[in-house]
Formats: sequence, C-alpha cells, structure tokens
Amino acid sequence: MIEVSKLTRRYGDTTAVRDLSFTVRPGHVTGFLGPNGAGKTTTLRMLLGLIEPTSGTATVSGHSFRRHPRGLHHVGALLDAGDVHGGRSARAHLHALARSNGIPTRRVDEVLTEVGLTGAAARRRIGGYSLGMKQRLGIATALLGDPPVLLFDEPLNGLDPEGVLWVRQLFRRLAAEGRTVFVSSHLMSEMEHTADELVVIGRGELIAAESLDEFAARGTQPTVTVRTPDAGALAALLSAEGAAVVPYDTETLKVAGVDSVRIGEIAHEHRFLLWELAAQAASLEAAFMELTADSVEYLAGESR
Ligand SMILES: Nc1ncnc2c1ncn2[C@@H]1O[C@H](COP(=O)(O)OP(=O)(O)OP(=O)(O)O)[C@@H](O)[C@H]1O
Repeated sequence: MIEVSKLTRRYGDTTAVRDLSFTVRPGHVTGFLGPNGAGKTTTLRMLLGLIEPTSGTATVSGHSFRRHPRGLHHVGALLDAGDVHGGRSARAHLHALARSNGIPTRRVDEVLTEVGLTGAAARRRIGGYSLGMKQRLGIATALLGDPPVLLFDEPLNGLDPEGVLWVRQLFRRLAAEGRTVFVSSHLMSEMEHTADELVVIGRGELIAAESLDEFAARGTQPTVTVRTPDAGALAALLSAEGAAVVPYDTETLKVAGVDSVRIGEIAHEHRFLLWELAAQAASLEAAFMELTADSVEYLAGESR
C-alpha cells in the first residue's frame, strides 16, 4: 500500500508537486499518468526518500522509506535504467546489491531468468547494453528483494513490442501475487493495456484517482455511428428516445446516450435500412487529453 498525503515539493519558485493525496492499493497495477513535467518523478523520488517533501507525507506500507531498515525487501524501484555502473556485468551488479542488502545470491539467477537476461547477456558489461536490456536489468534489480511494493518510472521506454508485452504480463502477475505495482508514464496508450487503476496528475496536482473504466467514462462518451438513407427520420426517433444526435453528413449520424442494440431495434421497428451501425468505445486517450489539456507544459510545435 502506498499513501501520499498533502504532499508538496517546491524548487525555488517552481512547485513540482502541490498538495497531492492518493492511495495505491495492493493487488492492482496502478498507472501514474501525467504529461511531461507533471511531477511524477518528483513524487516517486519522495516515496523512495531520495528527496524530502517541502510538506506532507509519502509512505510505503505505513513507513517513510528512510525510516525503513529493510530497503530492497520493502520496496523495489526502477527510476532511471541508465543509472548503473557500465563497467560491470549484470550478474556482478546484482551480486553486489544482493550482498549489501542481505539477499541470498541464488536470487540473482532467479531475477535474471525472470527478465530474460541469461547466458552471455548476463555476463556482458552493462555499458554495452541496449536501452531495452538496461530496462530489463532495472526491473531485475527492483525484483531482487522480493518486495511487496514496486515502483517503475517509465519502464516501457526503449522496449520493443515483444518487450512491452512481456512487461505487461509481468506487472499483471506481480499484482496478482498481491503486490502493489505503481507504474508511471506520460502516455495513456502505454497504460491502457497495462494498468487497471489510474492516478492522473497535471502540474503537480491530482486530476483523478480511479479505475480505468471510471476514467474513460469521465471523458468522451461512447458514440455510435449510424449510416442510413433515412438519417433525418431516424435522428428524430432517436432524439425522442433521449439520445444526443449529431448529423455528420446527409446519411451519417453520430449518436450518444443510446447504445447500438437499441438503435438497431428502433431501425428494425420502423423498417429503416441501415448501411452501417458501429459502436466506438469511449477513448481513454481522448479523456486523458481533455482532462490534462490545461496542464501540458509545452504544446506540440512550440519550442522549449
Ligand atoms: N531538481 C529540480 N530543480 C528544479 N526543478 C525541478 C527539479 N526536479 C524537477 N523539477 C521541476 O518540477 C516539475 C516536475 O518534474 P518531474 O520530473 O517530477 O515531472 P515528470 O512528471 O516526471 O515529467 P517527465 O514525464 O517529463 O519525466 C518540472 O517543472 C521540473 O522542471
């Protein structure tokens, strides 16, 4: 369980995180979403005791990380995959960490196998690793202490499609084992098939903390596209049924508030010919863009 309460962090005039409160529960993959500069990394660094909050608290399993003696057993984290000693091999790196944290060294081979860094790859110098391999090593490091809480900052960066699929399955399994899995990203498309719960922030402030389904329902409503030669007459009937109907062209209607099954029934009752009846689910990406539009620091096309 992760608990963040009235958390604020200022850097001079910049407030990176402002009065932020949310809870992340075990047994779920929770996505931590926000546009670039929203304050995700700053929040994760406070959870790990790497920086002090200006005010408020950030705890893991009821303790602030600094006061917890069991380090890697308590929480595993991947913050910056590039932040490792390039001269060592993955195996030597993990062995050193295991020794200094009182973790049995057999765990090293277990986690290397888990992330697919075995054989020659585990013996190669980390300096020669691709970003994807570094991400895998970072995930192995997070898993080393078999912790109940895992934090990942942009873990899908640099992974190929097969790697992304593997990470998603791994996160789901870790959550199914009852762990708390908290994963940051600035892309809804990455979280859509990875997380089941979301914490969304913008400009350091909370925008939403809820399930993926609830988040989707906040934004753009599901719509149904209907194409028929009787568009005008069908629009009138659907409006009488309580639907919001927007004519798209002379033959096409966009309908919200009545589902495709009911539209099909109405068309059938009145013997209207339908050329198309297509439901579009509420788009998470659209909901995310709508809700965070005010907090995007740099709009596309603008220079920094
Ligand atoms: N050490 C620092 N000194 C000054 N400002 C900082 C520092 N660290 C972060 N900031 C500022 O705080 C804000 C939040 O940054 P943070 O890196 O936490 O955002 P983020 O959501 O992780 O972004 P990204 O997706 O780009 O990694 C930004 O405006 C950033 O410039």
